[in-house]
Amino acid sequence: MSLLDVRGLTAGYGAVPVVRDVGLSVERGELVALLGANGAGKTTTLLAISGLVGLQAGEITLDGRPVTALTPARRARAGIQHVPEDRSLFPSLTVDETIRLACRTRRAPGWVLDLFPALERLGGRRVAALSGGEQQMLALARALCRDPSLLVVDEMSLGLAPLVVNAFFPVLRRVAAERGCGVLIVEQHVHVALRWVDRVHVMAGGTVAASGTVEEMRPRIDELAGAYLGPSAYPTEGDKP
Ligand SMILES: Nc1ncnc2c1ncn2[C@@H]1O[C@H](COP(=O)(O)OP(=O)(O)OP(=O)(O)O)[C@@H](O)[C@H]1O
Repeated sequence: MSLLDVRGLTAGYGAVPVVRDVGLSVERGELVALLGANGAGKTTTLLAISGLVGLQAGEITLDGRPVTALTPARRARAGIQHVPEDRSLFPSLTVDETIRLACRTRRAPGWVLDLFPALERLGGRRVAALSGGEQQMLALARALCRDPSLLVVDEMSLGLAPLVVNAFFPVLRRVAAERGCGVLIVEQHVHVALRWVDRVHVMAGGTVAASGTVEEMRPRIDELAGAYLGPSAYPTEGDKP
């Protein structure tokens, strides 16, 4: 039984679905990337998994239990934590206040501080004064404070330098290995995903067009880029691993 099992997911913003018949899975302790060109339906799929976009059809189970009928808040309590593309932090709160609001304790759990030691140093700083990388760290830490079984992360790399991105992925790997957490992440840069994750699902035109392990997908990168991914499949000079 997979940690997350999504079958026949059809969802959208009005009567017309923008994702159709999506099937994907995430195992415990596994990092899975959702790839695809702009508009392929990646964000919509994540939002539907977290309950933030309504399902028109399909079934979502977490640890074998159906969550499809649960509200976003109840899905969060069931173990799904969502880090949205815009990070959804409150600019006027400090780092400590942000964590306190999420954790309902004075400090982040020790294991989260261990993953992100900078949280302590930045505790009194307002979100508005944080760099993009520090804000992403806070958004990830806030989600991890709830000790999720599934972490859903939309476009973690957006606007961040490759050096910063390459620092976050090992943290996600540790979360997966040490906490058994499954991670489903939307990543624009395919070569980055192929370096760090275990498995990928490629979306095109609102559905999953290809799935496989990194080992299976790496030799197919040219074919996938031509068919579904576009130029993001290829590293720019600064992004090269
Ligand atoms: N709030 C919305 N209302 C109506 N249509 C939307 C809304 N958000 C997204 N869409 C449409 O749904 C489709 C899928 O968008 P989605 O954001 O899921 O794709 P994506 O793969 O995440 O793209 P990107 O990489 O550009 O973020 C697009 O055609 C988009 O225009």
